[in-house]
Amino acid sequence: MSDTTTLAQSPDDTAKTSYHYKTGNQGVALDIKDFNLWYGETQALFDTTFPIQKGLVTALIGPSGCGKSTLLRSLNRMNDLVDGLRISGKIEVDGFDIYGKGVDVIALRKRMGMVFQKPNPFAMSIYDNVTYPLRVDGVTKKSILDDTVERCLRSAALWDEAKDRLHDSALGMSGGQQQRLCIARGIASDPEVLLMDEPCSALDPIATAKIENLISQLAGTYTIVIVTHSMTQAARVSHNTGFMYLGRLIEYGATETIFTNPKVPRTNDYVTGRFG
Ligand SMILES: Nc1ncnc2c1ncn2[C@@H]1O[C@H](COP(=O)(O)OP(=O)(O)OP(=O)(O)O)[C@@H](O)[C@H]1O
Repeated sequence: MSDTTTLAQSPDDTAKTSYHYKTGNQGVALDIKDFNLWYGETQALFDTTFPIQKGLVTALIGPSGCGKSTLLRSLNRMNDLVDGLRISGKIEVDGFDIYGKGVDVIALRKRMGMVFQKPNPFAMSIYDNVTYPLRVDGVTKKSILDDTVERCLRSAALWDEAKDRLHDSALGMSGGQQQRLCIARGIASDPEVLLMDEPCSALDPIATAKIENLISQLAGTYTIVIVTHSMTQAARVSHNTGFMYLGRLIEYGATETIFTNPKVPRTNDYVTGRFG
């Protein structure tokens, strides 16, 4: 029997999620409960239930098209603008459902900074990029803006490289610097959660290592959810890992267990490279 046939016939696909995640000491940041999502007639997420632990790094892994980005974008309602989108279930933050009636989506997104695959600095100075979220909120006091720039660039491990060129265009920075700038901008509005969608996929190994170090430094202060195609990256930076397959969360557990002793055969097949 070929591997493909074995995989296709595995009973794991519809089985309940296997859980063995780490709990931090700060509680739950996002509680996802029986979450389903449809793009038009096509269901992309099925009965997804798991608690994202505050202050920890959670990696979402799985083969292309399994729903990782869809799930990530659901956490700050980035999918809202997609035509024909429908959901059921709940995603709770501090006990309130982010899809509930009367939720202020703009305020919600401020609590969830987002970093994309490709660095997307705005065509303005480094300083203006970092202060953008504050200026949108009407903050004009120079001392507050200056302090924010220094604090956020330091947190994003970019201060030393940027402090003498704060008023130069952000577009003149390297790709790795631009991505750290986007992280600095992402934390300027003091979010609780940072959502990262393959943040290193456009970067070289040195820039990738810097972002990975940064993720480890930011954990604790922030809850981080990262979608990655790199299993070594997930293993290096995350505390918990969710393995997704065909829109289902197959296993959600402590990262070292997922990569060394997963509980579900399909997770094992994926992390050992039998498919992907
Ligand atoms: N805006 C959209 N409209 C319709 N279908 C979509 C949309 N976005 C994603 N999908 C579909 O939903 C499913 C999950 O896609 P998603 O991008 O979430 O997967 P992924 O695991 O992040 O994939 P990749 O690793 O390739 O980025 C796929 O079948 C995809 O084609």
